[in-house]
Amino acid sequence: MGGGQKRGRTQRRHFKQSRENVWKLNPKKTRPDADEPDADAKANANPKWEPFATQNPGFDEYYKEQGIVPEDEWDDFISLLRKPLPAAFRINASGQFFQDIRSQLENDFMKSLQAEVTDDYEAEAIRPLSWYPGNIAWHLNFSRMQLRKNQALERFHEFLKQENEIGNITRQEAVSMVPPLFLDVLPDHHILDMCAAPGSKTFQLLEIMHQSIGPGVLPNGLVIANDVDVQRCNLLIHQTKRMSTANLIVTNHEAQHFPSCSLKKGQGVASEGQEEHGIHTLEFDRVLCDVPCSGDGTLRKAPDIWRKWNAGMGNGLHRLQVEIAMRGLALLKVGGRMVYSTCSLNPVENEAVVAEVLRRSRGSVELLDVSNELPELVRRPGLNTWKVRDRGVWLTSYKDVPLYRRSVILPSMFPSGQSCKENHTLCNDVQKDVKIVGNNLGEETVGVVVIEQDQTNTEHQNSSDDLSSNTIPLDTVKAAAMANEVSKKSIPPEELDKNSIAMEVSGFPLHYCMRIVPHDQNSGAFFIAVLQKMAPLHVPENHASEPAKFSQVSENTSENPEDENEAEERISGQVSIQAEENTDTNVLEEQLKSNLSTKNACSTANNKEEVVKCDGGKSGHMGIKDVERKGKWRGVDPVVFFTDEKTINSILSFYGINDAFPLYGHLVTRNSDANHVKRIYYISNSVQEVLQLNDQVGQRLKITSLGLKIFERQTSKDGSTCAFRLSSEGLPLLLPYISKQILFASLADFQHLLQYRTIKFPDFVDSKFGEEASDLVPGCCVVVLREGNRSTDSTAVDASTVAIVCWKGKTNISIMVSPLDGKELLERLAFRFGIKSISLEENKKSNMEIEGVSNLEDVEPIATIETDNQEIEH
Ligand SMILES: C[S@@+](CC[C@H](N)C(=O)[O-])C[C@H]1O[C@@H](n2cnc3c(N)ncnc32)[C@H](O)[C@@H]1O
Repeated sequence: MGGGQKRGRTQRRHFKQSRENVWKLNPKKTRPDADEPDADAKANANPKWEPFATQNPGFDEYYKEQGIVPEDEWDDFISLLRKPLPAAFRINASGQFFQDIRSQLENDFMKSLQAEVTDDYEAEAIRPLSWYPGNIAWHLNFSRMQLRKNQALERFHEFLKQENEIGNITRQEAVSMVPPLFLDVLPDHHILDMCAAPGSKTFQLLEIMHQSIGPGVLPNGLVIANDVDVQRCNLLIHQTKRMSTANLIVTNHEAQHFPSCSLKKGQGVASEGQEEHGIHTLEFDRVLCDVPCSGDGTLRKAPDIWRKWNAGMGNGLHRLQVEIAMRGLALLKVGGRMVYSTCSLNPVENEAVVAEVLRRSRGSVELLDVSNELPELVRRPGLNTWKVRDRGVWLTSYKDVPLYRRSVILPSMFPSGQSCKENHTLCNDVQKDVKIVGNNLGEETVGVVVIEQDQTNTEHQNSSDDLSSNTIPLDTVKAAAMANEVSKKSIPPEELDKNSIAMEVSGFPLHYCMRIVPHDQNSGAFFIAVLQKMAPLHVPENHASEPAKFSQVSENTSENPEDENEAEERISGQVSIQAEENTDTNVLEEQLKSNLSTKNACSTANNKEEVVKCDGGKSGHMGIKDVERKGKWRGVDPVVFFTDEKTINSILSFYGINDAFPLYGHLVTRNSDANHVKRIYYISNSVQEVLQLNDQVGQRLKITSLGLKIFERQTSKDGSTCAFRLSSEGLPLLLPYISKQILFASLADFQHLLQYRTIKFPDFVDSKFGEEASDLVPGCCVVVLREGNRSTDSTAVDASTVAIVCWKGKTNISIMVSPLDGKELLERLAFRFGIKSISLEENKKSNMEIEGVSNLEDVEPIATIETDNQEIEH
């Protein structure tokens, strides 16, 4: 069994505004030209709401000019962009019911839904995405709106909602699943997901990582999922909770300033005589750089973008995108892979960013040709030439940028990436030839395609008012399309259109980038570039010292912690972060490489939290000296290793957990007072090592969540000798190692338990089971489904093993599973064993009524659930 088996539900407090609703309402007028300076005022002038007009002349003009698709494909491209996006989802391949769900789709839904197909675009109701390995990802020929409104689709819609909430499937736009696939993830990789919320790709990365690992075994790798926005971090935490993984850390930093954690030689704080072990520098084998973008590739899903769109959106994000990508490359190991992606069509956010990072990396980074990977995925090569549009004016080169706009429109936005100072020729001479010069070693190859022979020199340093003189009214679709072919095959100047203009052409092999356009496979649009770090980065003086001008400020809230005793809840729950005093801004690449000593870091900390001792586990295990550690990040409680021997030993002996499952050094909380710890979380070796390093460098990482909830404090009148019960999330991990408090039930008794939730000992079908149940020590227990001739040896657990956490009271066994999870599990069993699905009895008993037990949060209904997950898709 892998991740994704937790029988729990997900809360959705954010993004309640359904994306699809925006198909219904729209200001009456769309912008005549959305990137005109007063376009906003015009668009908002009519407050009357009516159906969205899915058009924007500025959008059409922009992308026609860029030659984003060949001229003869424009109509197909634009008409599909105006249609709602078909839904898509992915089965969690590390989930317990993966095979069953895939088989249900192939053998049941594929056939039963066929009658409902009304769209003539595609013949099949649902189909596996051919480019996603193993029939794991599925495309529906229905939009989310149809799924909700069409009665005949109700059963399927219910299935999607339920399985999504449990974590057995994830609803995600098809093209958004592409970037993680190009990361080539292995279970032992350390992965950084730089802009991770709401977490669709983080979840996918974890799925891939867990997929090949057996039950009770954790991958050696980990994912650090970071996002600057604390609210979106919370959403990510809830989203990834469905994965039930011990290999995830969630952090809250500006990605462009993601901290370095590095120990200088001899800086480790191991006790005397102890060997230092673990990692000394936080570097990553894989980095996913799915940056904030203008998002026009999601127009089919979010048609409100039609109204908002303007060319300035992409221009405004370019600098931040470059900064984030450069930081990702700095944190990447030599030999490692980074995927840069956006859900935008815009070359200024895409090719221009890739070209700039290649330029800055000066040969240390290579853009990979991945045309052999995912061959079934239809994609277009990246562009080699493009233009910049600023305030209604087309600019083909930085020389065209008026002085007063040069703080906004940057040289790197243009194909040459050069300022006038850097390239005198480009700024002063009209090129009369096609020139493609350069080499393959990261030195940029700059080309200028002459497309207008008699265009005169223009120096615009003093002509900022005369914007119109820079406007180039040309047959540019043709020009751009031709220029985009230049670096692949040389075009003789005489073949170029006489009416064309001088266009810069990037010499980087940007055609290795990939652009997915909607009309190729009835999808959204996406841009992906795969980069490999070949050598350590040389950070040029001027870049290293360049102040970070564009920093998105974290939207930290100023909530007070609700209840100090509940503090540890935030380890994997809602995070409330107060305005920071210790921001990590302005930490430049070079500075980031230097280390803060633990002492220094702590002395700068905002020391409101209690001082806790952190020896990283049982003395001698972790190699950390007693380090007095104070919470550095205001509003975020420090992660504390749970080392209370008395409690750990009582857990070990109560459940008969065998030595092969290490607890010491793997249990963490967010409460330094062991007597008040309510929840204990399990962390993998890889997470433990990062945590240890983070302690040693003075908690540079602002960790908002980590680990897998494994034990929860309980209060019971039954005289249970163990203060902690098992959590449903942690059960799959622990199950192979438990030898006590475990029962094996027949299918009938297991079903009855799920159906009635509480059964008295004499009422079990199998009387022997009833007797064994009554013989258990009062308190938490596990009931495993005994399938066929399966042995009742507790170590014989495999991926198909079904088990639930229960409570043994004085007279009965009660399940500690939420009603939703119970219902879903009953349906899974019905499908697996080919038996009739049982409808759940109304269970009026509240969780608190379970005999003699309190604090059973797992089974408490959560009031604010939004069952449809579509709003968090990316
Ligand atoms: C395109 S979305 C990421 C989608 C995500 N990768 C997924 O698949 O679910 C971009 C994210 O970047 C975050 N973001 C914006 N600026 C950021 C910054 N400077 N550092 C880190 N994250 C940032 C936003 O909060 C947003 O969640």
